[in-house]
Amino acid sequence: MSNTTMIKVEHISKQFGSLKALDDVSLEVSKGEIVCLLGPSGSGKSTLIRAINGLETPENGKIYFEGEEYDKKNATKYHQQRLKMGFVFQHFNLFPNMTVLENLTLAQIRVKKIDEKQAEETAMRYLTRVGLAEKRDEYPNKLSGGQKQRVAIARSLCMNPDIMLFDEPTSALDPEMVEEVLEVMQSLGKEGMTMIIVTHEMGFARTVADRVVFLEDGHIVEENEAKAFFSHPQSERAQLFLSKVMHQ
Ligand SMILES: Nc1ncnc2c1ncn2[C@@H]1O[C@H](COP(=O)(O)OP(=O)(O)OP(=O)(O)O)[C@@H](O)[C@H]1O
Repeated sequence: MSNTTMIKVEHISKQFGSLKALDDVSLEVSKGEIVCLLGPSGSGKSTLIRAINGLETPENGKIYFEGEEYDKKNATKYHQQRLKMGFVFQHFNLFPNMTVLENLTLAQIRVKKIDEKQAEETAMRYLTRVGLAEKRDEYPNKLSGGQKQRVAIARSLCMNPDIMLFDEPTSALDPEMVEEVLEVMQSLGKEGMTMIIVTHEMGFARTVADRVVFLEDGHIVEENEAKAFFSHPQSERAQLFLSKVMHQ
Protein backbone atom coordinates (compact mmCIF):
# COMPACT_ATOMS: atom_id res chain seq x y z
CA MET A 1 0.00 0.00 0.00
CA SER A 2 1.58 3.32 -0.99
CA ASN A 3 1.39 6.26 1.41
CA THR A 4 -1.01 7.99 -0.95
CA THR A 5 -3.50 5.12 -0.71
CA MET A 6 -6.63 6.29 1.06
CA ILE A 7 -8.86 3.24 0.73
CA LYS A 8 -7.74 -0.31 0.24
CA VAL A 9 -10.35 -3.02 -0.14
CA GLU A 10 -8.88 -6.49 0.06
CA HIS A 11 -10.80 -9.53 -1.16
CA ILE A 12 -14.18 -8.66 0.32
CA SER A 13 -17.30 -10.73 -0.21
CA LYS A 14 -20.87 -10.01 0.81
CA GLN A 15 -23.76 -12.39 0.55
CA PHE A 16 -27.50 -11.70 0.95
CA GLY A 17 -29.10 -15.12 1.48
CA SER A 18 -27.93 -17.18 -1.46
CA LEU A 19 -27.03 -14.12 -3.55
CA LYS A 20 -23.38 -13.10 -3.76
CA ALA A 21 -23.61 -9.31 -4.02
CA LEU A 22 -19.81 -8.97 -3.84
CA ASP A 23 -17.46 -11.80 -4.65
CA ASP A 24 -13.78 -11.37 -3.79
CA VAL A 25 -13.57 -7.67 -4.62
CA SER A 26 -10.32 -5.73 -4.21
CA LEU A 27 -9.82 -2.06 -4.90
CA GLU A 28 -7.44 0.78 -4.06
CA VAL A 29 -8.25 4.46 -4.14
CA SER A 30 -5.53 7.09 -3.84
CA LYS A 31 -5.71 10.44 -2.11
CA GLY A 32 -7.27 13.03 -4.42
CA GLU A 33 -8.55 10.43 -6.84
CA ILE A 34 -12.11 10.39 -8.21
CA VAL A 35 -13.32 6.86 -8.85
CA CYS A 36 -16.70 6.11 -10.40
CA LEU A 37 -18.28 2.71 -9.80
CA LEU A 38 -20.27 1.76 -12.88
CA GLY A 39 -22.18 -1.31 -13.91
CA PRO A 40 -25.63 -2.68 -14.56
CA SER A 41 -28.37 -2.65 -11.96
CA GLY A 42 -27.73 -5.22 -9.24
CA SER A 43 -24.01 -5.54 -10.02
CA GLY A 44 -22.95 -4.69 -6.46
CA LYS A 45 -21.98 -1.02 -6.74
CA SER A 46 -24.03 0.18 -3.77
CA THR A 47 -23.04 -2.81 -1.68
CA LEU A 48 -19.38 -2.02 -2.32
CA ILE A 49 -19.60 1.66 -1.41
CA ARG A 50 -21.74 0.83 1.62
CA ALA A 51 -19.18 -1.76 2.72
CA ILE A 52 -16.42 0.85 2.41
CA ASN A 53 -18.42 3.08 4.74
CA GLY A 54 -19.30 0.29 7.17
CA LEU A 55 -23.03 0.26 6.31
CA GLU A 56 -22.64 -3.33 5.16
CA THR A 57 -20.36 -5.81 6.85
CA PRO A 58 -18.52 -8.13 4.46
CA GLU A 59 -18.20 -11.77 5.49
CA ASN A 60 -14.64 -11.97 4.24
CA GLY A 61 -11.77 -9.67 3.44
CA LYS A 62 -10.43 -6.48 4.92
CA ILE A 63 -10.77 -2.76 4.37
CA TYR A 64 -8.04 -0.26 5.20
CA PHE A 65 -8.61 3.46 5.53
CA GLU A 66 -5.60 5.76 5.48
CA GLY A 67 -3.28 2.84 6.10
CA GLU A 68 -5.11 1.36 9.07
CA GLU A 69 -7.59 -1.47 9.18
CA TYR A 70 -11.20 -0.32 9.22
CA ASP A 71 -12.81 -2.82 11.50
CA LYS A 72 -15.96 -2.52 13.63
CA LYS A 73 -14.39 -4.74 16.28
CA ASN A 74 -11.90 -1.97 17.03
CA ALA A 75 -14.75 0.35 18.04
CA THR A 76 -12.89 3.50 19.09
CA LYS A 77 -10.61 3.57 16.08
CA TYR A 78 -13.49 2.63 13.77
CA HIS A 79 -15.61 5.52 15.07
CA GLN A 80 -12.77 8.00 14.49
CA GLN A 81 -12.13 6.69 11.00
CA ARG A 82 -15.81 6.75 10.09
CA LEU A 83 -16.04 10.43 10.97
CA LYS A 84 -13.50 11.09 8.21
CA MET A 85 -15.77 9.55 5.55
CA GLY A 86 -18.68 11.56 4.22
CA PHE A 87 -21.55 9.54 2.77
CA VAL A 88 -24.25 10.97 0.51
CA PHE A 89 -27.34 8.82 -0.04
CA GLN A 90 -29.66 8.61 -3.00
CA HIS A 91 -32.57 9.72 -0.80
CA PHE A 92 -30.73 12.52 1.06
CA ASN A 93 -31.52 11.20 4.58
CA LEU A 94 -32.06 14.68 6.04
CA PHE A 95 -33.83 14.92 9.39
CA PRO A 96 -37.32 16.15 8.41
CA ASN A 97 -38.12 17.68 11.81
CA MET A 98 -35.04 19.91 11.81
CA THR A 99 -34.23 23.04 9.86
CA VAL A 100 -31.48 23.03 7.28
CA LEU A 101 -29.13 24.71 9.74
CA GLU A 102 -29.95 22.19 12.48
CA ASN A 103 -29.33 19.35 10.03
CA LEU A 104 -25.88 20.77 9.45
CA THR A 105 -24.95 21.47 13.04
CA LEU A 106 -26.35 18.38 14.77
CA ALA A 107 -23.46 15.97 14.24
CA GLN A 108 -20.86 18.69 14.67
CA ILE A 109 -22.27 19.51 18.13
CA ARG A 110 -23.28 16.02 19.29
CA VAL A 111 -20.53 13.91 17.79
CA LYS A 112 -17.60 16.28 17.40
CA LYS A 113 -18.47 18.34 20.50
CA ILE A 114 -17.98 21.59 18.62
CA ASP A 115 -19.65 24.60 20.24
CA GLU A 116 -22.87 25.82 18.68
CA LYS A 117 -21.55 29.13 17.39
CA GLN A 118 -18.63 27.55 15.60
CA ALA A 119 -20.84 24.75 14.26
CA GLU A 120 -23.20 27.37 12.81
CA GLU A 121 -20.31 29.25 11.21
CA THR A 122 -19.09 26.07 9.56
CA ALA A 123 -22.64 25.20 8.49
CA MET A 124 -23.14 28.62 6.91
CA ARG A 125 -19.80 28.38 5.12
CA TYR A 126 -20.81 25.12 3.46
CA LEU A 127 -24.41 26.18 2.85
CA THR A 128 -23.04 29.22 1.04
CA ARG A 129 -20.69 26.95 -0.82
CA VAL A 130 -23.62 24.91 -2.23
CA GLY A 131 -25.60 28.09 -2.92
CA LEU A 132 -28.23 27.64 -0.21
CA ALA A 133 -27.38 30.11 2.55
CA GLU A 134 -30.84 31.67 2.32
CA LYS A 135 -32.47 28.30 3.12
CA ARG A 136 -30.91 28.00 6.58
CA ASP A 137 -34.22 28.19 8.45
CA GLU A 138 -36.33 26.11 6.07
CA TYR A 139 -37.41 22.55 6.79
CA PRO A 140 -36.38 19.89 4.24
CA ASN A 141 -39.96 19.44 2.96
CA LYS A 142 -39.81 23.00 1.62
CA LEU A 143 -36.80 22.21 -0.56
CA SER A 144 -36.58 20.74 -4.04
CA GLY A 145 -34.81 17.39 -4.48
CA GLY A 146 -31.72 19.09 -5.86
CA GLN A 147 -31.64 21.50 -2.94
CA LYS A 148 -32.06 18.63 -0.45
CA GLN A 149 -29.14 16.81 -1.98
CA ARG A 150 -26.96 19.94 -1.91
CA VAL A 151 -27.85 20.33 1.80
CA ALA A 152 -26.90 16.67 2.34
CA ILE A 153 -23.53 17.29 0.68
CA ALA A 154 -22.98 20.42 2.79
CA ARG A 155 -23.87 18.43 5.91
CA SER A 156 -21.19 15.87 5.09
CA LEU A 157 -18.62 18.58 4.37
CA CYS A 158 -19.28 20.15 7.80
CA MET A 159 -17.62 17.09 9.33
CA ASN A 160 -14.40 17.85 7.43
CA PRO A 161 -14.12 14.45 5.73
CA ASP A 162 -11.00 13.14 4.00
CA ILE A 163 -13.13 11.27 1.46
CA MET A 164 -16.65 11.62 0.12
CA LEU A 165 -18.69 8.58 -0.89
CA PHE A 166 -21.72 9.13 -3.10
CA ASP A 167 -24.31 6.40 -3.65
CA GLU A 168 -26.33 7.38 -6.73
CA PRO A 169 -26.71 10.97 -5.54
CA THR A 170 -28.82 12.08 -8.50
CA SER A 171 -30.96 8.98 -9.13
CA ALA A 172 -33.91 10.26 -7.09
CA LEU A 173 -33.90 13.71 -8.73
CA ASP A 174 -35.99 15.16 -11.50
CA PRO A 175 -33.79 15.58 -14.57
CA GLU A 176 -33.66 19.37 -14.31
CA MET A 177 -32.14 19.11 -10.81
CA VAL A 178 -29.37 16.69 -11.65
CA GLU A 179 -26.99 19.31 -13.00
CA GLU A 180 -26.94 21.53 -9.90
CA VAL A 181 -25.86 18.56 -7.76
CA LEU A 182 -23.26 17.33 -10.24
CA GLU A 183 -21.79 20.84 -10.41
CA VAL A 184 -21.25 20.85 -6.64
CA MET A 185 -19.59 17.43 -6.85
CA GLN A 186 -17.43 18.48 -9.76
CA SER A 187 -16.20 21.56 -7.90
CA LEU A 188 -15.33 19.39 -4.89
CA GLY A 189 -13.28 17.17 -7.16
CA LYS A 190 -11.45 20.16 -8.58
CA GLU A 191 -10.48 21.17 -5.05
CA GLY A 192 -8.84 17.79 -4.59
CA MET A 193 -11.45 15.90 -2.58
CA THR A 194 -11.06 12.14 -2.82
CA MET A 195 -14.35 10.72 -4.03
CA ILE A 196 -15.93 7.36 -4.79
CA ILE A 197 -19.13 7.77 -6.73
CA VAL A 198 -21.78 5.24 -7.71
CA THR A 199 -23.59 6.75 -10.63
CA HIS A 200 -25.67 6.04 -13.70
CA GLU A 201 -24.74 9.47 -15.11
CA MET A 202 -22.29 8.41 -17.80
CA GLY A 203 -21.64 11.94 -19.09
CA PHE A 204 -20.74 13.02 -15.58
CA ALA A 205 -18.53 9.99 -14.95
CA ARG A 206 -16.76 10.64 -18.21
CA THR A 207 -16.12 14.26 -17.26
CA VAL A 208 -15.07 13.95 -13.63
CA ALA A 209 -13.72 10.45 -13.03
CA ASP A 210 -10.01 9.73 -13.00
CA ARG A 211 -10.71 6.04 -12.96
CA VAL A 212 -13.68 3.80 -13.63
CA VAL A 213 -14.34 0.54 -11.83
CA PHE A 214 -16.86 -1.53 -13.76
CA LEU A 215 -18.74 -4.22 -11.85
CA GLU A 216 -20.97 -7.04 -12.92
CA ASP A 217 -22.49 -9.84 -10.83
CA GLY A 218 -20.49 -8.83 -7.78
CA HIS A 219 -17.14 -8.85 -9.58
CA ILE A 220 -14.88 -6.11 -10.82
CA VAL A 221 -14.84 -6.85 -14.53
CA GLU A 222 -12.68 -3.91 -15.55
CA GLU A 223 -10.71 -1.12 -13.94
CA ASN A 224 -9.38 1.55 -16.18
CA GLU A 225 -8.51 5.22 -16.53
CA ALA A 226 -11.79 6.97 -17.29
CA LYS A 227 -10.61 8.28 -20.64
CA ALA A 228 -9.55 4.83 -21.78
CA PHE A 229 -12.67 3.20 -20.38
CA PHE A 230 -15.01 5.47 -22.30
CA SER A 231 -13.06 5.39 -25.55
CA HIS A 232 -11.92 1.74 -25.63
CA PRO A 233 -13.41 -0.44 -22.88
CA GLN A 234 -11.34 -3.60 -22.64
CA SER A 235 -13.98 -6.11 -21.67
CA GLU A 236 -16.86 -7.19 -23.86
CA ARG A 237 -19.24 -6.72 -20.95
CA ALA A 238 -18.23 -3.10 -20.47
CA GLN A 239 -18.51 -2.54 -24.23
CA LEU A 240 -22.03 -3.96 -24.20
CA PHE A 241 -22.98 -1.92 -21.13
CA LEU A 242 -21.69 1.32 -22.63
CA SER A 243 -23.32 0.72 -25.98
CA LYS A 244 -26.65 0.25 -24.17
CA VAL A 245 -26.46 3.18 -21.76
CA MET A 246 -24.94 5.65 -24.21
CA HIS A 247 -27.84 5.13 -26.59
CA GLN A 248 -30.59 5.50 -24.01
N1 LIG B 1 -30.12 -5.62 2.01
C1 LIG B 1 -30.22 -6.48 0.99
N2 LIG B 1 -30.90 -7.64 1.13
C2 LIG B 1 -30.98 -8.53 0.12
N3 LIG B 1 -30.42 -8.35 -1.10
C3 LIG B 1 -29.74 -7.21 -1.29
C4 LIG B 1 -29.61 -6.23 -0.26
N4 LIG B 1 -28.88 -5.20 -0.76
C5 LIG B 1 -28.58 -5.52 -2.03
N5 LIG B 1 -29.08 -6.73 -2.35
C6 LIG B 1 -28.93 -7.43 -3.63
O1 LIG B 1 -27.53 -7.46 -3.92
C7 LIG B 1 -27.31 -7.24 -5.31
C8 LIG B 1 -26.40 -6.06 -5.50
O2 LIG B 1 -27.14 -4.91 -5.09
P1 LIG B 1 -26.56 -3.43 -5.19
O3 LIG B 1 -27.60 -2.51 -4.63
O4 LIG B 1 -25.22 -3.40 -4.60
O5 LIG B 1 -26.46 -3.26 -6.77
P2 LIG B 1 -26.22 -1.94 -7.62
O6 LIG B 1 -25.19 -2.28 -8.63
O7 LIG B 1 -25.95 -0.79 -6.71
O8 LIG B 1 -27.64 -1.77 -8.33
P3 LIG B 1 -28.45 -0.45 -8.75
O9 LIG B 1 -27.66 0.20 -9.82
O10 LIG B 1 -29.76 -0.99 -9.25
O11 LIG B 1 -28.61 0.38 -7.51
C9 LIG B 1 -28.68 -7.08 -5.95
O12 LIG B 1 -29.09 -8.31 -6.50
C10 LIG B 1 -29.56 -6.68 -4.78
O13 LIG B 1 -30.90 -7.08 -5.00
